[in-house]
Amino acid sequence: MSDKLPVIVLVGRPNVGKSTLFNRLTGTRDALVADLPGLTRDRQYGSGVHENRAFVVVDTGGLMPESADPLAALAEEQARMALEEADHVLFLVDVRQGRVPADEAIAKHLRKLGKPLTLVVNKSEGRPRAEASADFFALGLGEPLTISAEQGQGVHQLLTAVLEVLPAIAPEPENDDGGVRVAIVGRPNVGKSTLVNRLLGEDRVLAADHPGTTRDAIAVPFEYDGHPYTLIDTAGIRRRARVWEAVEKFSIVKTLSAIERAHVVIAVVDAQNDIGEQDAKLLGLIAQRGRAMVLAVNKWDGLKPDEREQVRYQVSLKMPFLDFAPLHFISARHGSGLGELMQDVQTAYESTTREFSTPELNRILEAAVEAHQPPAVLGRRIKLRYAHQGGRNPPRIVVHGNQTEKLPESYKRYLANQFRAALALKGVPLLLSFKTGDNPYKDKKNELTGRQIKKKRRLMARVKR
Ligand SMILES: Nc1nc2c(ncn2[C@@H]2O[C@H](COP(=O)(O)OP(=O)(O)OP(=O)(O)O)[C@@H](O)[C@H]2O)c(=O)[nH]1
Ligand SMILES: Nc1nc2c(ncn2[C@@H]2O[C@H](COP(=O)(O)OP(=O)(O)OP(=O)(O)O)[C@@H](O)[C@H]2O)c(=O)[nH]1
Repeated sequence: MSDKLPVIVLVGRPNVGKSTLFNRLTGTRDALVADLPGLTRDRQYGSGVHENRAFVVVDTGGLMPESADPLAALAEEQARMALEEADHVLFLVDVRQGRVPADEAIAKHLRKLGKPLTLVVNKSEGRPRAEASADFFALGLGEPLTISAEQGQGVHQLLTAVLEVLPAIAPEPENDDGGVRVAIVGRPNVGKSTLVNRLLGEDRVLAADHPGTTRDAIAVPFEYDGHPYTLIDTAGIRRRARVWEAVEKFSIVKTLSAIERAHVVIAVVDAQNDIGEQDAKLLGLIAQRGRAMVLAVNKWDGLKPDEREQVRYQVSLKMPFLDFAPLHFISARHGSGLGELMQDVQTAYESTTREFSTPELNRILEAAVEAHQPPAVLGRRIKLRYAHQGGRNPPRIVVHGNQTEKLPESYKRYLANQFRAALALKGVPLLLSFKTGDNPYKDKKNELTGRQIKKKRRLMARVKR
């Protein structure tokens, strides 16, 4: 068991299908999300789930180190770190192009790296397995697996094979008494350590700073305003307490692992520095995972009124998910705003772990449909019949009906908003999924009744005449 999510890293020449596979591996969750307008997807990092096991996928994009673009430097740095952190490397090649010299060069690099690796022959649709893989045995990386990233063939088997041999992240106990599991995430230097110190008190951070990375050491229990919490993944923070040790590098994999284990994520941004794309991407990763979140705009002290106005404007412009994530302006240094922040962490926790009663959900659905009918498709009205809860953390509601696959996004959003408001959810994305009814008999009966009614009306009309 591990505290870190297993990391699967995609490498390969340009155009072999890395981003297509990336989307397939990370996309499953998006299909459910109706409530995340403004989701900025990171093209490089994503989380995925396969048979209840969460993992991180990294698309290294340009693995070859000769990138000339200085803006790509941070991405390069992250890609190299990802390769270091990789638990498994998927080396993609393109069956249509066959084995080319650049593949040989990457193979050589990967052999030196010595990480567990699977050679994946992509674009193999319509080809017998033996034929597709024949050319690539010569890379000396063992037996290739053949897939079609575009059509999905072989992807399930690939994931099963890879995850089987990887350590699983330890599942969090459902009912431990450690209270709300909180992760504090944000770019370097936004003030995470300062905030943690404020919440825990200096002594506690040092107390947690024992060598050896047992799980308990990196989940630190604390109390705030009489509520119990557990702080997840203080690894970076512990290191910091030992001044002689190098400051830990910002790691997206660690951040994703902390998000995975948390009930509520406090996303910290820095009011005294540009709030921008990196921050928005981080929020995207939290939301994509369906985690409850509270936004903290830190370093609010020492700003003049017009500067505050400017920051408020920037935040409203650049931060996605403000329609569900509560926003707080705080000073970790002075401790201001923390009480309200933690109150919303509690509320978000309650929202994300709550159980809804089925009659309650059905009442809300009925009222929503009555106030605003779903549209008709080709003359047939989309019907939404009943709802039930499909899961917690994040809350998921399943709505049954017919032709639900034809529901427009705008209507899904409308429904999500109705549920959100009626259930008073705060700080958490709501996942809605739709199922088209599997009771065709019932549908037919309804249609028949409809026809019968019309027939009756015609008869009545005749009688009147
Ligand atoms: N026929 C076929 N085409 C595919 C498959 N997977 C990807 N492609 C196509 O191959 C092209 C390149 O795919 P990408 O996923 O962008 O490749 P990439 O490796 O991410 O490329 P870079 O971003 O340049 O590194 C696209 O036109 C895809 O539609 C597949 O399984 N079969
Ligand atoms: N003015 C002001 N400065 C702050 C505040 N919080 C943190 N800082 C300063 O910002 C700098 C970075 O704070 P840290 O807490 O180390 O930031 P971090 O996010 O943990 O940084 P990394 O460990 O690099 O990820 C330090 O110099 C802090 O003193 C605040 O509320 N107001």
